[in-house]
Amino acid sequence: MRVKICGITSVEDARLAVEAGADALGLVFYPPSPRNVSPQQAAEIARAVSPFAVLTGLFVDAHPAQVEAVLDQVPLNLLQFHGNENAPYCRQFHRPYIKALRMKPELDPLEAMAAFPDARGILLDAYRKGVPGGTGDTFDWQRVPQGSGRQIVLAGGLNPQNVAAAIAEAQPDAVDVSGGVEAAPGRKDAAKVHEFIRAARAAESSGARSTELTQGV
Ligand SMILES: O=C(O)c1ccccc1N[C@@H]1O[C@H](COP(=O)(O)O)[C@@H](O)[C@H]1O
Repeated sequence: MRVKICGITSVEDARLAVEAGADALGLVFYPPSPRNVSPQQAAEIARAVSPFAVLTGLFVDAHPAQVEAVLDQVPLNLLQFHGNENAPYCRQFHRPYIKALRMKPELDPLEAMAAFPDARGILLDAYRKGVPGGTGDTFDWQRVPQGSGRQIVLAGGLNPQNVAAAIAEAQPDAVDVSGGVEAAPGRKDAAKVHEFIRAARAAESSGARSTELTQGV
């Protein structure tokens, strides 16, 4: 189980997440977010952490020039597109990317993810009208498709208390959390970060949906 800690805004929080065992760190380049960072802040964070941590840049319907400007200044390993971007938009940067899909009730995730065949992963997040992400809302984890052959990143309202149940239900390849491990918007809580990663790693080997377990399938 891979763990991404998103919404890192300081060197201190980046080091905390990496030392706690995070595989990936998320840097938000979306000015309306309380977790937004400037390219300068992001570059400082990048310099401070292990080169083996996957530095992920999160964008929401950004002008391509804004993404290019960040890429010029920050050594991002992965891009995360969290708005209504289409596949030609996502691939124009020639970087590995993951595409976030917000789980609106009428969305068919298998159909939606098929539109992004070159995405390295598909991140499934809760849907709330007018807010692109970081809502702290969960969605019905039974809606996460199984056997898609895609790398599935589960997000949306995860926290140290519910991440084990979420993994058991959804069986994702990775989990992503932002608000659920914060002390305040944009500031991580060390105990929550450690507990989240511990709980995610402990849950990873369960191997079946919880309903299947309870039904003895
Ligand atoms: O974190 C944000 O502020 C944010 C802003 C705009 C789009 C996405 C954002 N974060 C991502 O949203 C999901 C769920 O976050 P949460 O755990 O429910 O707080 C996650 O992928 C964040 O990376």
